[in-house]
Amino acid sequence: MDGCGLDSDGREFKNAEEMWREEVGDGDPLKKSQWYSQGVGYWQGVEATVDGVLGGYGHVNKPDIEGSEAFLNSILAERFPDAGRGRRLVALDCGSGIGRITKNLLIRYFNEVDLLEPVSHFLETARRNLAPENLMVTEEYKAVNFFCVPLQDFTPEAERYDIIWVQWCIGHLSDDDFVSFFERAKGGLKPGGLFVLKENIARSGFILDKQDKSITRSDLYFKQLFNKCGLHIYKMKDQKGLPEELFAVKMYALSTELPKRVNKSSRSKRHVNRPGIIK
Ligand SMILES: C[S@@+](CC[C@H](N)C(=O)[O-])C[C@H]1O[C@@H](n2cnc3c(N)ncnc32)[C@H](O)[C@@H]1O
Repeated sequence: MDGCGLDSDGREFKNAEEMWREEVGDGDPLKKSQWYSQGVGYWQGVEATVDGVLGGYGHVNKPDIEGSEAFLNSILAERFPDAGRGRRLVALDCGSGIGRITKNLLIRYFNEVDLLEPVSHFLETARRNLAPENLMVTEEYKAVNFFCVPLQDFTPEAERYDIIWVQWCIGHLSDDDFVSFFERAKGGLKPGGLFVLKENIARSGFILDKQDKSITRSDLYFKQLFNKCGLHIYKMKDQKGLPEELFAVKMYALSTELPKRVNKSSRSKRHVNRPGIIK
């Protein structure tokens, strides 16, 4: 995996394999379960508010949702032009926290949204926030299932989802659980369905946060993992408008199908590499 990394105390690792050996062990189930229980344990101590799930950066909610909405709209227009006209859309919000993304975005576009979140007080808050009487949408749109499980233990119902949204939570998964989660979750996508992964991006390699047991991966690291999962980038975009001191954030729409190649053969070969006339 992409290069060397650091932990939050400034310690250097030669590579990700060295870090994972120390953090989750080499096939040692006890060590791995400690990694996950420390991660969930960290969030169990956080208040169930927008500010809480955004690490004290509640004001990031607005630009985050606006960036996601533009990205989602471009995907829906291209992939599901029949949405609302016969096709009912279903989404899964992974590591949903208190349901911030569902409430502010997904519930306005998807007829059904399921939420997955391992921290029970977050999920209970989500359930309240998304109760029909607290939603500003018609009965056609609703939050349906609330799964209190972590991603590494979850297998979705076959072909239920048009979009599986994974935001600001995949850093809690080790590389092997990342790959096995996406391999299982592919079966939960309808034909033509997509994953949207929105994440913090390290400049290179990775950064391990020892407090909440998560890692921030580089763009190259993510691409190497997508490759291992057999996933292809359908579309990607940088999130704009976040405070300078935060990590860069990227949105990836991922497909199980190879992207269609643009057929360039129709372009006249005669004009390739010739200076153009400025009219
Ligand atoms: C930074 S919060 C983001 C919450 C939500 N995605 C949002 O953007 O508002 C990280 C979330 O990941 C959840 N999480 C931690 N470990 C997880 C795991 N193993 N599987 C799924 N979610 C996890 C936390 O409980 C928390 O709700």
